[in-house]
Amino acid sequence: MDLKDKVCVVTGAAQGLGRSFVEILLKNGSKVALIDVNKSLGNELKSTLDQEYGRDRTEFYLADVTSEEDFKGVLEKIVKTFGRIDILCNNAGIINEKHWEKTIAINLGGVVRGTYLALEHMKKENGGNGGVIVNVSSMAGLGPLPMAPIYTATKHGVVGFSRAMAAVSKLANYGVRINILCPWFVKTSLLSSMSSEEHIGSFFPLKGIAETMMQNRGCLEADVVAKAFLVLVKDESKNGDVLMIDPDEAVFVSFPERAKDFSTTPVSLE
Ligand SMILES: NC(=O)C1=CN([C@@H]2O[C@H](COP(=O)(O)OP(=O)(O)OC[C@H]3O[C@@H](n4cnc5c(N)ncnc54)[C@H](O)[C@@H]3O)[C@@H](O)[C@H]2O)C=CC1
Ligand SMILES: CC/C=C\C[C@H](O)C(=O)/C=C/C=C/C=C\C=C\[C@@H](O)C/C=C\CCC(=O)O
Repeated sequence: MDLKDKVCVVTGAAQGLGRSFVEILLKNGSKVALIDVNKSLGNELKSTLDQEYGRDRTEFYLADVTSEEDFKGVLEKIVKTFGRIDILCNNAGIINEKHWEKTIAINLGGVVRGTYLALEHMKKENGGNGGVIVNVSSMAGLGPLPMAPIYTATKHGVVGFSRAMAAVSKLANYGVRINILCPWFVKTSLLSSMSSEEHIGSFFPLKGIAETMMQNRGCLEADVVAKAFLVLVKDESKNGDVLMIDPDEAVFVSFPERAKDFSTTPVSLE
């Protein structure tokens, strides 16, 4: 996919991985709609990007991905302003094991909402131009992080939902690819929140597991993860694909075709 003049939408765009995704899309010639619930950081980033890329390459939209009214309204404004949506990155996410309903609402609910709402504008049966949706999961979407069971559940949900929706899109000829990004620990403010009991709650005593993992293997920089993100955007052969990136490599994850293809251990029910 050539990114020149493509219209992209990134949630959680104001900082961290979302900001890196915005920047790599701009560097590749796209226009980007920034969605975030943090008004000050969003406006600050918009001002910075205006100076580097010009005022017409980005717009910032204040919205909460847990709000159907917010998210629907903002996508309608984006289509009105930019004329279309070619690329969506559902990136917004938090870690909070105490307020776990909020974590589910943002990390999984926000991805579901963004995927469904954007498909209404993107799918060819609605007169859309097709395109690609990249949903940001985590390596915690592929294996359990004991200090964050709810976060783990939401990220597993993003993988399962996105792979299923990729199959729907293929079967229904939406013309929209849906892929999943699973990064290792990345140096952002979200990662810093792992060090606070406020965010991890009763699992706080287990945070040492994550710290040991990072001591042993390091942390990723957001701009490196953005290169992996770009692979999922540009490679038109990828739909329903899961790209995992850790400090050593970026690899596509293989899954069994069917649940029964998992390696299994027979159990007698007699
Ligand atoms: N930092 C890490 O170690 C890793 C992060 N991830 C995932 O990457 C994504 C981005 O994470 P980071 O950049 O690290 O986080 P971050 O905390 O640096 O940035 C997240 C952004 O999302 C925004 N946001 C939060 N809730 C929102 C809502 N309800 N509506 C709209 N915007 C909202 C925040 O205001 C913030 O600007 C998340 O989905 C996270 O789970 C995945 C693997 C590793
Ligand atoms: C507490 C969560 C901290 C940060 C969240 C961050 O956003 C994130 O998503 C980081 C994910 C990193 C995951 C890295 C590896 C995950 C591997 C899984 O397969 C679980 C493997 C081992 C579990 C820990 C252990 O028992 O060794």
